[in-house]
Amino acid sequence: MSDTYMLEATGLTRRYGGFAALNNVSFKLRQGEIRGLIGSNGAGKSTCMDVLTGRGRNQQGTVCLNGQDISRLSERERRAVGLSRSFQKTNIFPELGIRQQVQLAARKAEFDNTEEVLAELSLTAIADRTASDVSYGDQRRVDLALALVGKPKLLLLDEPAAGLTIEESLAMARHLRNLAERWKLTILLVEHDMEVIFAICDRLTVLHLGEVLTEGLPDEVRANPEVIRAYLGSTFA
Ligand SMILES: Nc1ncnc2c1ncn2[C@@H]1O[C@H](COP(=O)(O)OP(=O)(O)OP(=O)(O)O)[C@@H](O)[C@H]1O
Repeated sequence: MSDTYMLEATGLTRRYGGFAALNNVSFKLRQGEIRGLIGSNGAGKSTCMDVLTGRGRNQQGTVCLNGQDISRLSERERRAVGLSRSFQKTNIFPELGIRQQVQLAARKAEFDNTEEVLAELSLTAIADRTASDVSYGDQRRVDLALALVGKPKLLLLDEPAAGLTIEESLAMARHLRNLAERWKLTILLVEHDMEVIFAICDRLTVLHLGEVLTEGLPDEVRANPEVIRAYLGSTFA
């Protein structure tokens, strides 16, 4: 990990009428860091990911990627400069071939490393099958492939382990950790599975009611009484 900040988010805010779904949220991610973004349902995690990627209207705040202010760029332009996102609900087209959709994502990212990504995620052997024809675990890896194509600098992951078994989730977590190191990726990870969060995150940011409740090392966060009260309960205390 170096001293460079790959992401500097300052004052991120999104209001719906008088309600602030996200209120003045700021954080910085060092290059190579895996940051967990956690918080209870409705805390503002998805809204935060939306604002970072430029999805939707009516947002305030500044987003800098590797020193470049990208706040005024469109979603597509942000993708092309290295900010990529995978979604909570699978983003894949069931009837399209796996290789075909990775190639389509490559076109959007304006950089084609389809075969490398397929190999990295052990998808080469099934790349000519349609997504509906492979297992759910394989589909989650296709989702990840779509986000990884183009070699992004910053990867935003929305619950990559959702619906997987504990073994599959932990295997996915190990794979991500390893991949982040080899590809020099910085990752912001939204995940409700605390096993996954504590297995791979360097630091955690906790959102509560649209604001940052606290930020720190995983062990500090899990021992923080406010976090236990607002989110973790006694399970991880
Ligand atoms: N389009 C919208 N209009 C009005 N309120 C919205 C809209 N989208 C989200 N919200 C509200 O903003 C708040 C934050 O929602 P958000 O989806 O970001 O939370 P979250 O932390 O991602 O939750 P979850 O863990 O359930 O996905 C919630 O109170 C939600 O109801």
